[in-house]
This record gives sequence, structure tokens and C-alpha cells, in this order.
Amino acid sequence: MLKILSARQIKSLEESYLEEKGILSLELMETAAEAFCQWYMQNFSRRQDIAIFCGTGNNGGDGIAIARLLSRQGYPVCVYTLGDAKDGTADYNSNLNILPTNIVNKPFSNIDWERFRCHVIIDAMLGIGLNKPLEGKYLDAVKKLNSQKTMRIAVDMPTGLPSDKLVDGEAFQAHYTVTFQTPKLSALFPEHAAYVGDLVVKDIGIDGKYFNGYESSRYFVEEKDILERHKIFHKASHKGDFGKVLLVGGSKGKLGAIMLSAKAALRTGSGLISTFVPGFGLPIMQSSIHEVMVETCTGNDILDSAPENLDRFDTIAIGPGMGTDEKTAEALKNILESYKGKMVIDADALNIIAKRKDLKELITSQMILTPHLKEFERMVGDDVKYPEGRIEKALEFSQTYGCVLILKGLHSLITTPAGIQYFNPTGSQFLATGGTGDVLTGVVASYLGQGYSVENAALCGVYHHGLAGQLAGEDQRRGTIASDVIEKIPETYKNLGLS
Ligand SMILES: NC(=O)C1=CN([C@@H]2O[C@H](COP(=O)(O)OP(=O)(O)OC[C@H]3O[C@@H](n4cnc5c(N)ncnc54)[C@H](O)[C@@H]3O)[C@@H](O)[C@H]2O)[C@H](O)CC1
Ligand SMILES: [K+]
Repeated sequence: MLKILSARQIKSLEESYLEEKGILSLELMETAAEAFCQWYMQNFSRRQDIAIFCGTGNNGGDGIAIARLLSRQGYPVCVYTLGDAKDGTADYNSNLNILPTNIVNKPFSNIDWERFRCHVIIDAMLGIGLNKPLEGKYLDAVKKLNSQKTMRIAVDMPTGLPSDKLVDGEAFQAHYTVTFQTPKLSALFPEHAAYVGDLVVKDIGIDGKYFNGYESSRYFVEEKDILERHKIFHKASHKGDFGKVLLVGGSKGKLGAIMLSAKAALRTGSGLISTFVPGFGLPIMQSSIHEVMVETCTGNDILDSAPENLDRFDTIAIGPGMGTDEKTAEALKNILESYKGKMVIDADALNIIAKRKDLKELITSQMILTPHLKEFERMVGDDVKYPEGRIEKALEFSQTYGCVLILKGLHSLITTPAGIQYFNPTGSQFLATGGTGDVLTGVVASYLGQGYSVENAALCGVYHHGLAGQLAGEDQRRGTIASDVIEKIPETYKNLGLS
């Protein structure tokens, strides 16, 4: 896990790290530049001309160092500077002094835009030192650079993006942001996706122990955290070990939702899946998914009663395609009151709960709630447009009701009642298609059925779902559908080296 710190905390951490280690800030800048270049050289060829735009702070210093290192490796680079070296930081000037003279180094204001050509733009104008919205030449530069039809890469943070809050005005629009040591909070806001692009986190050697003295309950999940949380099954494991899951939902015209959840749970590794649907769904379910068992409620069209003997199941997920009828709400109440095992609450179950205080009170620590933004807004009855407020609200909700909350979106946020908030690293814009939420419900329910804790099921579920979305998106691009995501779940295990 990477602890997420504020810009102020990062600066202080950096100082104490340098002091304790007895190294110079210039050396840390060199490490950061090397980390950037290592990533760059793995991804881009020497045939692409690079233009590096540098401010005069330490972000600019990184840029100048990057120019020297890439040039030394045979990459064609030009440097363009904003601001005067006399206003530059010591480390900026130290790097400027050793920039080889064969590298073109021009002031930004001297660029002839009619003739300006390059393949890759590297933004090292401003990083975590940003302290006001862009104006003057920084604003001009960002506007000009955003309009170029080239690859754009930001060093540490896109210029103009404040580290801890929502952007005010313009910011550099990167295709990639290569950030150092740990992601900055605002790089994880879905609202900033067009500025951050793909986020790459590069280690610059600041050991985890230096983070201990800084208070933060927000973390960025890494692959190793997921590997650590998975259970290992052995040859003699039988289907009972993989869990008995009940999925409740479906209504006329929305039976597909529960089918997607069921298939996703099967592909995630569940042993036995039962579904509980309205009567009309029985022949449809049976003929389309042969691996699931189907039970029906009393009514034909809507879900109007609860299943018998709920204790037969290791876990229950409820909500996909369920509808919000009065009778359905009563069936939900009945299940919430009588079932004592772990549960996933999604979609229409959330919409019903949002309107019923008495049902909200039935939320327990055994439950994972999986709202998307709109559903969350209904649950809290408040505007959650601003990301800083939304993250706080998620914490408040999870602590008030004692449940794990998965707030879905880019970098889905998992909040636990203990007050820890995890940002998920996997995902893809191609997951933004109907039914992928139902898939997530099936994946998370599957892990609960396999005996994972609510926290681990949420973390592993969101991670694998996002990764499956990425893999499906690589093949199907904008044609990706929820079923493609399900088909990629097994590959996520292969990807992580899991059996
Ligand atoms: N923290 C680390 O672990 C490391 C950070 N590195 C890099 O250093 C930058 C942060 O550098 P800093 O000098 O503190 O700030 P900036 O370069 O982002 O900004 C410089 C300077 O610019 C002024 N300023 C702020 N806002 C504006 C504005 N809107 N318009 C014009 N000028 C503005 C302000 O005075 C700032 O102080 C970090 O992001 C990394 O890239 C290290 O190299 C490695 C370790
Ligand atoms: K930058």
C-alpha cells in the first residue's frame, strides 16, 4: 500500500528523509529523473523528438535533469524554459549548469509556433509546488501544449493541477503522469482523468518507514497487496470450499443483471451459485446459464418475497436488476433482518435503502455496499459532486453504518468502518458500459463466499474487476461489453501469477 500524503506532508517527508539519510536534495532529484527516464525508455523510441518544458522550481529541475539523461541515451531532446534562472531553486540551477551545451535550450517566449514540431511533450513546468491557478505565461503554455497533437507526459503532476483539491481553471492534459513515490490525492479524482491520463508511480527509494510519522488513512493499492490477501486453494479443495453464493435480483426486462452477476461469480471461482428471481425468470435462467441453480419468489413479475432457509448460503448478494417496488422493499427488509452472514448490497437494493431509514438501520459490519456516484448521492441525500467532500462523505457513511463501502468510478474508493480508505489502481474507461456494476457484485460476492473478510473481498473484487476491464478493453476497445469483462476474469489470475 502506498500512503497518500498531502503536498505539504510530502515536502516535510522529503526533508526528513534527506536529513536522516544524509543525502542532498540534488541527489534525490537525480533519482527521480532516473526513475522517469527508466520508464520513458521502456515505452518510447529514440526516433521521437522530445520537447521538455521546464519551470524554475524543482519540477523544472527534474525536467532539466531528464533532458540530460535522455540525451545521454541518444534521445533527441530540446528544452524550453518558463521563467528566469535567477529565480530558480538551487537544484534547478545546479542541473542547468550541467546541461550539455549541445542540447537546445530556449525560452518558451521565443518559440515560433508555426514551425514548432515534436513527437513528445514532457511537462516539467510545475509540480506539487503549485499554489494558485495558472495565469500569464504558464496558462499560455498549457493552452498551447494542450492543443498540440502529440503525446503529452507530465512529470510528477500535470502543471496546474493542485495536489490535494479540484483544479481551478486550466491544467496540462497528460496522456501519462509519472509521479514520484506515492500518488497525490487529486491525481486519483475521476474529475481529473483528462489531465492525469494513465498514472505511473515510480519509486524513488523513500522507505515506507519515513511515511509512518505522517498521518493519513488513505492508501493507494498495489498488486502485492492483492496477492497477499488472496486465499490459496489446494488440490483437494472441493466445491464447498469455494462457497455457496445466493444472488437475489432480476425483474421483467432486467433479468440480464442477475445473469451477469452469476456468470461473474462463477468465473471468479465460486463453487455453487444459486439465484433467486421472479417466476418468469426460471426458464430463462435455466436455459441460458447451465451452471447456476434457480429459485423463484411467489410472484411472477417482480421480486415479492424472500427465499427460505437463508443459512444454506455462505453469502448473499442482492440488488442487480431487482426493481424498487413496495413488495420488493419488504422482501429486502426480510432478508436484511433474517440473514446474519456476509452480504453485498447493490443497485436497486441501494435505491430502496436510500429511501428507507428503517432499512438503513439494518446495515451491519457484515455488509459491503457498492454504490456508483448517483446511488451514493441518493443514499446520503446530498450533493457529492466535489471529490474532497465525496471522500469525506464516504468515510462518514462507512463509520455511521459500520459497513464497507465501495464507491465505484475511476480509482474506486473502498472505505472501511475503521476509517481506512483505499484507492484502487486498476480500471479502464471501457468499463463504462451497462452491466459492469452487476459483474462487480458477482466478483465481490464470490470472494465473500470463498471465505474472504469483507475488507479483503472488497479490495480483491475491485482490483480483479478493474483488471478484467483493462484486459477486455485491450481487445475490444470501445466495443467492450460487460460479458467481455467476465470472460477476462480468469486471465486476471494468470496476470497475477495465481492458480
Ligand atoms: N517531493 C519529492 O519527493 C521530490 C520532488 N521533486 C520534484 O519537485 C517538485 C516540487 O518542487 P517545488 O520547487 O516545490 O515546486 P514546483 O516546481 O512545483 O513549483 C515551483 C514554484 O512555482 C511557483 N508557483 C506555484 N504556483 C504557480 C503558478 N500557478 N504560476 C506560476 N508559478 C507558480 C511557486 O513559487 C513554486 O514554489 C515535485 O513536484 C517534483 O517534481 C524532486 O525532484 C524529487 C523528489
Ligand atoms: K509537471
